[in-house]
Amino acid sequence: MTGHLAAEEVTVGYGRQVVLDRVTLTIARGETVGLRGPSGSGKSTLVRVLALLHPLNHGHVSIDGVPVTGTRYAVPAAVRTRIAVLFQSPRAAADPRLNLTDLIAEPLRATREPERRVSARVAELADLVGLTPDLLNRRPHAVSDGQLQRACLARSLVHRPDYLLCDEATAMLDASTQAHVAAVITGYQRTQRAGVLVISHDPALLGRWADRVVDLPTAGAVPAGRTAR
Ligand SMILES: Nc1ncnc2c1ncn2[C@@H]1O[C@H](COP(=O)(O)OP(=O)(O)OP(=O)(O)O)[C@@H](O)[C@H]1O
Repeated sequence: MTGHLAAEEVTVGYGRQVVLDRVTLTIARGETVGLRGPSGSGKSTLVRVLALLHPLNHGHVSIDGVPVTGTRYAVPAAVRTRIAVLFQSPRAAADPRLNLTDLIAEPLRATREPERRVSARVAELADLVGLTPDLLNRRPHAVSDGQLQRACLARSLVHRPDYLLCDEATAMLDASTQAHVAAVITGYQRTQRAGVLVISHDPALLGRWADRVVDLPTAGAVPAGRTAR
């Protein structure tokens, strides 16, 4: 099958605690998959696995049917930049030393994009997420959580990822910022035909946003290998 990101029979633990037990999850290009489960069931861990940030005890992650070897910088940039993550807390995710321009630009500079293209892409994305030039010159401590999450959203889109993983990304936003962030993601998804994973504890949000919803039970609560959807 082409055009999908998948965790296949993935087992992950922290020390002796098994968090994911032979979990399979597939996100096709163009679809929005909702992921829900009790607190501590491993949703964020699964996001880190899919984003190639977390090592596995068993199983593998594949893109377009091709297994990916390794995590983080061991994965070629052309592969790892196809997947982006938007986390719940922009304060935890953002480097407090960078102004918003540099925060958005950093992943492009890391892949040695010419500075002219970096500036153009930052301007384009700032406009898309609704950040004005005066905000772009400020560092995280001088903007609101909502403004910082908009910058994190822009950063997550700089490489035009094929897959965007949203880990409770709108949970701490007010209703209007939440709606705007969701609209930007949905618009991006349509133009890029991106696959989107949305983690949320909010059934109404999942009902509105997701094409299908997958339950992630606590490891050990179901027979191994039965969490595939
Ligand atoms: N770095 C870590 N070291 C040790 N244990 C961890 C670590 N990260 C997560 N865990 C544990 O792994 C389990 C799954 O955590 P995870 O954050 O993936 O769950 P979650 O479903 O996203 O939870 P929530 O809905 O509360 O955000 C929890 O029991 C948690 O305490």
